Amino acid sequence: MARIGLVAHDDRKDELCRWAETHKAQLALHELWGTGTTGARVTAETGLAVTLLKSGPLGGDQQLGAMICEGRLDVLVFFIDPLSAQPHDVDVKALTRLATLYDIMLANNKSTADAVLAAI
Ligand SMILES: O=C(CO)COP(=O)(O)O
Repeated sequence: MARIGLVAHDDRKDELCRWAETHKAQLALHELWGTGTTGARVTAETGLAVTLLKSGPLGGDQQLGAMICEGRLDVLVFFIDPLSAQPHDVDVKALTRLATLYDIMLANNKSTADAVLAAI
């Protein structure tokens, strides 16, 4: 069982929910964590149980970062919007930086998320 973080920026939430629905049976075998809005949508649209953190811009990204550096997260699926500026860009960068630093699996798009899920 892996501990998986699920996060998506607003324009990519539909895509993440579709991805989660597609892989629902496999995701159900793992422990899921999500930033507030993303996690709530995944649960509402797929029925998967997701432990909710704060919304990303209100500290949820930093909570996931803390989990990573404490060794409490194995995989981060983070669908970043590459076409919009985020008010909390520093938090986004901090989260992806920690995922890289601590060498956890980091998927920023669907094809990588598919590959990660096939690997765990
Ligand atoms: O902003 C986010 C990630 O940077 C996601 O946060 P929400 O899931 O609360 O929208």
